[in-house]
Amino acid sequence: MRLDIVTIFPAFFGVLDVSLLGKARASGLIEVGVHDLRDFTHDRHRTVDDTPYGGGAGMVMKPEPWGEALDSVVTPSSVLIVPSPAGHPFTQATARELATREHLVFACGRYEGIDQRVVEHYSERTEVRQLSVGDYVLNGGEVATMAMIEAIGRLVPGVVGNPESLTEESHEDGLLEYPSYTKPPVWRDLAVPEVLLSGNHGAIAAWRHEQQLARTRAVRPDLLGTADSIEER
Ligand SMILES: Oc1ccccc1-c1ccno1
Repeated sequence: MRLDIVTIFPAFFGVLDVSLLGKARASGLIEVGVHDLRDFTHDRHRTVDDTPYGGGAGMVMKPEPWGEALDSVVTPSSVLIVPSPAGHPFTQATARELATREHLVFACGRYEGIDQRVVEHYSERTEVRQLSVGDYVLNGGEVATMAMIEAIGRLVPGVVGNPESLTEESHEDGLLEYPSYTKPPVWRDLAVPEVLLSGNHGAIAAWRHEQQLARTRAVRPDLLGTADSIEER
């Protein structure tokens, strides 16, 4: 997989050289290119924004630098991802799907966003996904891009050492994950649930599934469908 990121804060993505994704880059599983949008400007001030047509507060990112920057990385087989508070929800299912794609390009907008014609232009030439990482507002797309890259990157085969660890996580099966415990068996008078010490794998699996259901009902009932589908789970 190759990732290309266009941003006015390229240094922000230095962290991609460490941790899990750092190893994935070193092993060649994931290639990453970070591009400074200002390198695609031609004026002395390296201008990337201007006042909005129709008035209003803030500034809008100009289409010309974005066009030159994206032309340098986007191909017909790319997925152009534009983080946006107005985007479709980015979910674990989205991450799973995008982890199967060969080339992802992230356009990190700032200010009041990117001139809409950029999305319109590239939507005629490649797959464009406007995606939101949550119902809140950030100052720009960099944090959202980092979250998506981590969620997607860890699903790329070979990136995570033990693939089994990916199957029992929150949202993988539509439910929140069960609580986890390790040694010691008692800590500050708090004991590990007996069933986990029983060695009865059937009972353990049943207890864990019930914990997932209970947690999901309590914390994220929106993840559950109709009553029937709950019982089926
Ligand atoms: O709030 C934003 C500003 C710019 C780019 C993306 C976002 C955002 C908010 C939630 N998901 O993405």
